[in-house]
Amino acid sequence: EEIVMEQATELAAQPVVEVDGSSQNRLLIKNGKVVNADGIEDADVFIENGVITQLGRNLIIPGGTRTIDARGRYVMPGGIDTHTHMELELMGATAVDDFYQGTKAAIAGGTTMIMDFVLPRKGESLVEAFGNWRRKADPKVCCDYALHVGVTWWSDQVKQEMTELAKNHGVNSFKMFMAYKDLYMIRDPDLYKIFEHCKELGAIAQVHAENGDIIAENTKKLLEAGITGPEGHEMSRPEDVEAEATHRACVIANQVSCPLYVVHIMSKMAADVIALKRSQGAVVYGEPIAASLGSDGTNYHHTCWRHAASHVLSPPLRPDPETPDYLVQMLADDGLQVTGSDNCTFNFDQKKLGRNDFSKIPNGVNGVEDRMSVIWEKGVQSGKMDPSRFVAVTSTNAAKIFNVYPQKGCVAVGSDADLVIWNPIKSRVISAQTHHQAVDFNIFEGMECHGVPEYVIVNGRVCVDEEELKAVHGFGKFVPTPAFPPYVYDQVDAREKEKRPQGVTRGPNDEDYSPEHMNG
Ligand SMILES: C[C@@H](CNC(N)=O)C(=O)O
Ligand SMILES: [Zn+2]
Ligand SMILES: [Zn+2]
Repeated sequence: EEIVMEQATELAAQPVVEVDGSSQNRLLIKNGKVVNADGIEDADVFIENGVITQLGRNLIIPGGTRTIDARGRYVMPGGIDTHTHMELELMGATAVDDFYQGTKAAIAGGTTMIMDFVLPRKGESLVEAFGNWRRKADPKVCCDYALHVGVTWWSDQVKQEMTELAKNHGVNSFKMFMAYKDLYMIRDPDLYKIFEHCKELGAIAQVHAENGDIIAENTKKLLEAGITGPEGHEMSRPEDVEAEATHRACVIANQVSCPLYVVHIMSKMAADVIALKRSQGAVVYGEPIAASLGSDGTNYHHTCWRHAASHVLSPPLRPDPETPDYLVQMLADDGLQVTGSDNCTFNFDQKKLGRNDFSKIPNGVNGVEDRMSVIWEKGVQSGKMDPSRFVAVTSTNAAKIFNVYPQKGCVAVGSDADLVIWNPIKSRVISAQTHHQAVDFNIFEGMECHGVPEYVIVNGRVCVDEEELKAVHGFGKFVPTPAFPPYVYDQVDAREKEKRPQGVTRGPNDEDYSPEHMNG
């Protein structure tokens, strides 16, 4: 009798054991504060087979479940980096962070999805380029990813291929460059037609907003004047060259009711344009990046050539040191909505291609690993935004705009188990000596950031475990982004109805002028 009782007591202490006893990679995250864009709640999260299947208290937990105690931590949706360029071939160099190491570093920093860019050469098939990017990324990515496609030239073929990509390949965003003359640049008449087509496809039009003609002329003059250092890069494209193109893109997109997403907002002036247009009812989104939120253009005046050149990207960082805080405040107040990193990294030996001519320095900086910590430090730690707004701008808004919500971008039953367990009081010092990126320089070197990802869960797999990185090569997959995101196109449709042009109806026997206007 005694033995039976003992067994019974023992069994009672055990949670119910599955018939087969195997743990279907079950995970329970207990005692955390779950943060979504719409609020914070004390809740436990239960994950099974890569999906969140229970959320709340007193959950029924089957046997074989691993439990993580998230007491004192936030449990947030994994970050979505809307803007990366892994292993991009640009200006004679190939970005050193490839789809493996780049996504490994993303996970290390709390990001669980990236959105990269297919950038066809002028004249190249967009669909073929898309296939090439898929072949590069699919075998390597450690987390899920999506793809934007660059429209670097315009023709009936390009128009038809955009349609094919939107309808058959899960692409709902196209990026047009108003700069990079001769490489990627698209001019206004074609921009108008491309925006029109994006609207027909239910896609998001993205722009790199700088005036490429002004940049070309300024670059010539600066080099002739003997200014060849990295400081010349920013001088060739001051912030009103970015703001002008930002405004022009908003005007053209608005004329054809096309939703617009301006990537890498780098300046106060460009941010102000976005906020103004939004206040006038335009469907436009602004995306500052880790670099513009956490660094500035005073670095171009560093006497060390390598330091200055390592900060070269386009649009450039701005010399006004108040720019980062200004952009963070705009992000907090919904003047700006989404954040990416524009991670496009080149080592010193590659940056040296522009040693005697700043216009030949491969453009791009790091950010994919540090984006979340930089925004937590500059945004939440500084008191400008609360954790829910942090989640909105690092994950949820991107998921809604690109139509992968609620699969991504929230902690909810049925959502993918892409989560980060975030220690808000712990801090870390950013350094190229310790980062997981391939690049040999970090533009945030020495920056202390509060907010450390202690666990990062990627589709249910613990890929950062008590701060130890355990990313898995090829574990990620391509995520289609479907056309006509309701979050965007419900507003587009409402705006279009409201501003539909109405002609004037005159009498059947219209006169050239009415009697009271006899005198013309
Ligand atoms: C080419 C690509 C990355 N490089 C950069 N932003 O300087 C971009 O313009 O977004
Ligand atoms: Zn760009
Ligand atoms: Zn970019």
